[in-house]
Amino acid sequence: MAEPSAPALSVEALSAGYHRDLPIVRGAALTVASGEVVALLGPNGAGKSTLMKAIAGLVGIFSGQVTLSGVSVAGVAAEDLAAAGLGYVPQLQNVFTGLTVDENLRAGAHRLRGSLVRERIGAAYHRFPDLVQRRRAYGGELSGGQRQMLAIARALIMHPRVLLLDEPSAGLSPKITTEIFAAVRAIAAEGVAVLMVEQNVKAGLAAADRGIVLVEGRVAMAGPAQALANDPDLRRVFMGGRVAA
Ligand SMILES: Nc1ncnc2c1ncn2[C@@H]1O[C@H](COP(=O)(O)OP(=O)(O)OP(=O)(O)O)[C@@H](O)[C@H]1O
Repeated sequence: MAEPSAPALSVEALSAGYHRDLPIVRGAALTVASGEVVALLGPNGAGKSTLMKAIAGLVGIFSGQVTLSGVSVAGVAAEDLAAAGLGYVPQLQNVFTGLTVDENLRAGAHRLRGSLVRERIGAAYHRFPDLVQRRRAYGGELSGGQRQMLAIARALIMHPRVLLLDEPSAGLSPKITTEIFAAVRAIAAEGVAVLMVEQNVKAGLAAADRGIVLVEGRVAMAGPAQALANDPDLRRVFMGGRVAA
């Protein structure tokens, strides 16, 4: 049973990776509350994407816990996590390039029936009006921004309580990044808990409520977004230094 007071997403002492003898995520812990945007930052290879994949059921969890509103989902298959309230937008291959925008959205709604399908797809176009005129375009024909919008819209069709976004601004212009982050803020304002990997530390923290810095699979720094952005230790952590305990 879901606990109303539990965070929407909680990760505790998580060890995860591609081989049991070589964990990439090594004791990571974090929470994301409903309505909150948390930026997951860290140097290249820190394990950010692997942590997201572990939460999304795509990478082996060796020990620790992942809960959604207090309910354990560690070990739940990726395809069952949407029904458990989790939406995941990977960095790559996040839309079907050979399907149209409309078909991509329908594919995201394949577990729904009847008027609910029309309703949710209508809501997706309402949220991202840029997609309306592209509804018959193939996923592979979209601009980077439109593609990211489609990927997010698809993930929202099942009304997730927790949304994982892996580098939603990758390869996008500052203008389109601003649009995507505005959409992310609007999604959180509707009560969704958002965990977002960002390469661009400054822009990522500007869009987030809190930030978490992962280094070598562990949380090295965490705090309110603005305080973290101004913390002189942040640069040092990114350059490979350690923060004094
Ligand atoms: N499929 C895989 N099989 C084995 N090792 C992998 C796989 N994917 C990633 N790794 C390794 O896991 C480590 C962490 O990678 P990950 O992509 O999670 O880091 P990241 O923090 O997201 O980095 P980046 O910012 O560069 O995307 C790296 O050493 C990487 O080589």
